[in-house]
Amino acid sequence: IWSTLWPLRFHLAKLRRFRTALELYSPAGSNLDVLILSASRCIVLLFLVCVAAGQSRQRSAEHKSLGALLAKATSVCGQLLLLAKCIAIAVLAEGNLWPSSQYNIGIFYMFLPTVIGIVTSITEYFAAPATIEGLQQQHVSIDSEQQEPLLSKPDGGSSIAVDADAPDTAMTLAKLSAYDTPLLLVAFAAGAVAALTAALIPFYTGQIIDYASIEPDVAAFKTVTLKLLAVAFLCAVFTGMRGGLFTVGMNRLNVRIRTRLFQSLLRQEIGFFDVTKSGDITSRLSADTTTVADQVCLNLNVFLRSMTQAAVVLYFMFVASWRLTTISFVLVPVIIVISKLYGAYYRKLAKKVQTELAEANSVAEEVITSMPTVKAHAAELSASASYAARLAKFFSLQMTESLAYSLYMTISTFLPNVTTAVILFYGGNLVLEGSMSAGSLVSFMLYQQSLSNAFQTCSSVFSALSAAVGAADKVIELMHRQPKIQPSGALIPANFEGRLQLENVCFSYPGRKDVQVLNGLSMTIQPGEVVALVGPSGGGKSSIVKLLERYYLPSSGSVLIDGRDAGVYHSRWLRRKIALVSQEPVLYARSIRRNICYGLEAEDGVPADQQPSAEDVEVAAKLANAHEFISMMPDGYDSDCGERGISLSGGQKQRIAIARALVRQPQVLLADEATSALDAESERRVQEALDQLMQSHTVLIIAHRLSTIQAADRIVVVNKGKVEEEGSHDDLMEGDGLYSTLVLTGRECSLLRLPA
Ligand SMILES: Nc1ncnc2c1ncn2[C@@H]1O[C@H](COP(=O)(O)OP(=O)(O)OP(=O)(O)O)[C@@H](O)[C@H]1O
Repeated sequence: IWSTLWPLRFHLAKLRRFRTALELYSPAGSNLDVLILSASRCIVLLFLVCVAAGQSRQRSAEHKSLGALLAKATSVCGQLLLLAKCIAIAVLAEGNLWPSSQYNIGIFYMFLPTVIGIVTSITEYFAAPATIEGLQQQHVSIDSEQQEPLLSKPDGGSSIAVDADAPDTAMTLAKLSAYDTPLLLVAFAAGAVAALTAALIPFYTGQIIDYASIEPDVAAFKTVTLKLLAVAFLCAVFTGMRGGLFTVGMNRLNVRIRTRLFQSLLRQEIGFFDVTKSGDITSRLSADTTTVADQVCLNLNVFLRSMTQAAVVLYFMFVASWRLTTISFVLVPVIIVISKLYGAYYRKLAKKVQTELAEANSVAEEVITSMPTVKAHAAELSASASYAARLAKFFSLQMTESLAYSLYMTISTFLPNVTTAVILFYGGNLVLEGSMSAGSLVSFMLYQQSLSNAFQTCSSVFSALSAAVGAADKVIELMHRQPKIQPSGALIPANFEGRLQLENVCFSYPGRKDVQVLNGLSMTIQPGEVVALVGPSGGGKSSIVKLLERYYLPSSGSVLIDGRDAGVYHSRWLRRKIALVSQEPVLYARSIRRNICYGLEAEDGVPADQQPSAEDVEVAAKLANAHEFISMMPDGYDSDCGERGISLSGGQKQRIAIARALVRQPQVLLADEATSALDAESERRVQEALDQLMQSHTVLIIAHRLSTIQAADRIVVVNKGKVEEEGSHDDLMEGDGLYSTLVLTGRECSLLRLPA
């Protein structure tokens, strides 16, 4: 706090010098020697201000919260200041309020932002202590006069597998934003008007000073003050309009990106989700999309605004005085060169600091992971010493880093102020010669400040914009990712028999390519047949069902439906013909009716005549043995299932899932028999439902209960990714193969249940 407030003393002294200099320009007190003396003192004081500011920056980086608030404070009071400025100048120039000296007006006027800034920051600090950190990290509001770069969220080391030929991010973003072209054009026009009106403010300010003090003219003074107020009002309105419209555009882009990304995710094959962490996907969908929309839009907005502002201000500066404008740019190349050199040096240093920290961490890790050895050999002291030695190196590098930063801040703050002093000196001479009015000089100084702000913002925003576009890469790549399995063919055959075939299928999961799950497996399920898949756990039974569902493609061999490759069929149609009942059904937080009709609603693009009626839902529920318990619920079919079906028991969920499959009126059912967490009564009811299905459908069931297995027409024993044996229960029991062993021992395969 001290180092933030301390420079203000110098700031005050600087302003006093400035005032002295101004007084000397007045016709009564012209004295070149005193002017030069005053200007040189001013330079010395400026240097001290810069040193202090460098220190303060460094400190506020350590104490981020207050530093951030103080930094933000000046921006918050921008519009307020504008109004205060007009009123203060108007009142003071009339001589009604202390201080009455015309030059004190200038001081009051320049000191006001700092005072308001401090008051605002203190208020914010006490008003919202919890959000202080957030204030610094959060994106800045559209209207804020931000100076700090808006760095995009760093990528958290994603493991999302995307295609190598990535689309052009900037182009895609431009295309996605093109939908809002009219909106953005209006926003841009509003921004241009705001910049123009903002540029008129220093112009009128200069005129007010001239009419109030140098060439007193009360009528003109009042008129110009009114003009200033009008311009300030217009500037505020158009700034608000620009900010509002850009925010709307930003939000629309955000929604558009999220929707496209989500649609792309829905197109992806299941294998993609096997190899991608769900945390990565959700972070793409939430944090990254917001980064893209917010950062890109916000930075683009601020960049365009600053460019317009710079262009307009530059024009006004040239009109005011081309000589002074040229002088303003004399030191620019020096500043650029220093920034570049420092940037390169700082990056190198930062890398070294990181490496040294990593070394220190590895020493600590080594000790922590081998604590018993350290203790056993009483090596605590040497362990502590080696860690301390690493930290000492790290600290000394950090000290160099701090010094370099401090020096850079000092120079980079000092140089612009030298420019100010030079302009003041040269401009003062012009005023003394009578070729420029004092008011015009003040106007020019304000323009110069505004221009340097615009340039500073432009440069920081430009680098942030590149970083944001970089962050967008990942989102755009994922948005354009081509699924490895094409979701749908086009074929809807007139006749569908429901013959399922796997021919010499080899298969391994994308997440574990080295493990061959199916090894040249072949089997056929004839229409109307009930086939039970049995075998030891991990043998590959579920994988067969997943291949038939086309969640994955086989590495070799083919999966055929009615003699054709499963991929040629229209997927929506096929999912109605071949329905799936999984072992652990997933229900959604919606009514039971909607859960049963899942995927068959109007939102799913199903024509009205193909959507299940209330009667169809009831019939399916009855077949699934679910109607009874549903009817007993307070809201019947409209009862809510709760998040992931939390308000229902395992058996009830299972039966709803069976109803969900049956409402599609499928010809083939792929079922994974429920084995876990069902009480005897639930199990019996689920079993009854399955038995009923097996009488009227082609069924491939992964069976665990002997009763189900015995009810099947054929039993296929799958082991180690191959069909080990097949036949009826009696046939298989006659031999001494795996099946008979499993049944007789009931131990090797824990899931195969023996009859009571
Ligand atoms: N998504 C996956 N990614 C990688 N490996 C998998 C995946 N799913 C299953 N596996 C592996 O594939 C092998 C076969 O699994 P599968 O689920 O087909 O066996 P199963 O016979 O159905 O077993 P269970 O009777 O226990 O359900 C197992 O070794 C399993 O670990």
